[in-house]
Amino acid sequence: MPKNTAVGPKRFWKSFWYAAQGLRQAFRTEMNMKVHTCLAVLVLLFAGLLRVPPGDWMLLLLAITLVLAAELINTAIESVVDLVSPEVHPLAKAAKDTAAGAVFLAAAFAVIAGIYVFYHPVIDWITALMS
Ligand SMILES: Nc1ncnc2c1ncn2[C@@H]1O[C@H](COP(=O)(O)OP(=O)(O)OP(=O)(O)O)[C@@H](O)[C@H]1O
Repeated sequence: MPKNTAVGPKRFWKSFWYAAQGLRQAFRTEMNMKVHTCLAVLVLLFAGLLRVPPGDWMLLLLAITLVLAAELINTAIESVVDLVSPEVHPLAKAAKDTAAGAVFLAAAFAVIAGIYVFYHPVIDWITALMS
């Protein structure tokens, strides 16, 4: 596999290309990335339907970005651990479990942000349906 041997601006743009390859690889191989991306699309569609305010859109985008970024870092750490320690090792376990903990924290924040953003719009929507 070639390294980024380009120099100057070409090197800069090539690093974007490698980042895009990383996103594509994670999306193709990681079931959690597919699940999180589908959930993110659903949340954004729902936010559009319920016409949530602009500030709340930013909160949703922040939560989605945090979860996907944590998932990508978790995937990267899993790959490195599998490369350097294919055998069972307490440090390999600690690295993988800690990385998974980061995803859990980000997902917990996303759930809280979702409740904060959607609570009143959903109550209003149900009230309007019943009246
Ligand atoms: N080399 C290892 N040594 C010790 N424990 C490990 C090792 N590899 C995995 N584990 C333990 O098994 C758990 C699951 O690891 P695994 O590699 O299957 O990741 P995963 O959480 O299933 O991720 P994914 O399904 O996204 O690949 C880890 O969180 C860790 O507790």
